[in-house]
Amino acid sequence: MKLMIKDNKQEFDYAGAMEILNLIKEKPNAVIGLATGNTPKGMYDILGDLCKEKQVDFSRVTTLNLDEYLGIESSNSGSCKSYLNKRLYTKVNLKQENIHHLNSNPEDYEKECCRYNNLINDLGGIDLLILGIGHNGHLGFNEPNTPFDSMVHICNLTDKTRTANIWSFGSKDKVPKKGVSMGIKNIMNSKRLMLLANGDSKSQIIYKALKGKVTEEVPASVLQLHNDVVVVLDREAGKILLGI
Ligand SMILES: N[C@@H]1[C@@H](O)[C@H](O)[C@@H](COP(=O)(O)O)O[C@@H]1O
Repeated sequence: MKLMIKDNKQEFDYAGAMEILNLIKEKPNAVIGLATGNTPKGMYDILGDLCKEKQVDFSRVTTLNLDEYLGIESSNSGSCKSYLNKRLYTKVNLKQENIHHLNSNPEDYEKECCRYNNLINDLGGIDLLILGIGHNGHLGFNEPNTPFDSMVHICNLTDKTRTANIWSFGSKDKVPKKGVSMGIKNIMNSKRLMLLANGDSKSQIIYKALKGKVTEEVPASVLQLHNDVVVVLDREAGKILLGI
């Protein structure tokens, strides 16, 4: 596990963006999995700027999103698709046909999970998957006690997760109760993982996930078993880990 603890938010955002830029330089047709949430916003902004300055070229890159809310139109401003559209797709030169999404309103939920599992396979797997972490240790929408062998699946969102995501929807009653997410096994099958966490409120769960027992009760603890993980933190998120 490679651990980077950055002094401030700007350096944190930049470090994440550099990992992506370096991968694309190494492999211009990389397949990249994308998390949403507050954490990677600044990183996506930097990638937009770098692309404008022609320092990174997304023209052969393929993207897949990690998770999505269910039961809303994809045009809903709270959807993960709308988030990524606003923050990344409209800012970089990704080709439309290389942008893949979980459908937030499929006719058949099970078929949608199968389609996405097959898609990941057909694309040859994920080269780099960007991950955030929930306060309860969730990855994507894999809440505590999700089996480590789970593939793309329908998830019931915990009250805590729904509360943490009010910012996307404006009020709690508008936050969907279900989501669809790559499973823990899809995450672990990705060739490289990048976990991002910033802020004091993530310090405890970061410590528990990276130094605690590997258990389904803390989904992110599974990352200890992956052989190519980059963890990017700011000092606040890393403070218990650093013992400060
Ligand atoms: N489903 C998302 C995850 O994909 C995200 O990584 C995580 C952390 O979110 P944030 O970065 O806002 O703390 O929780 C959300 O519920």
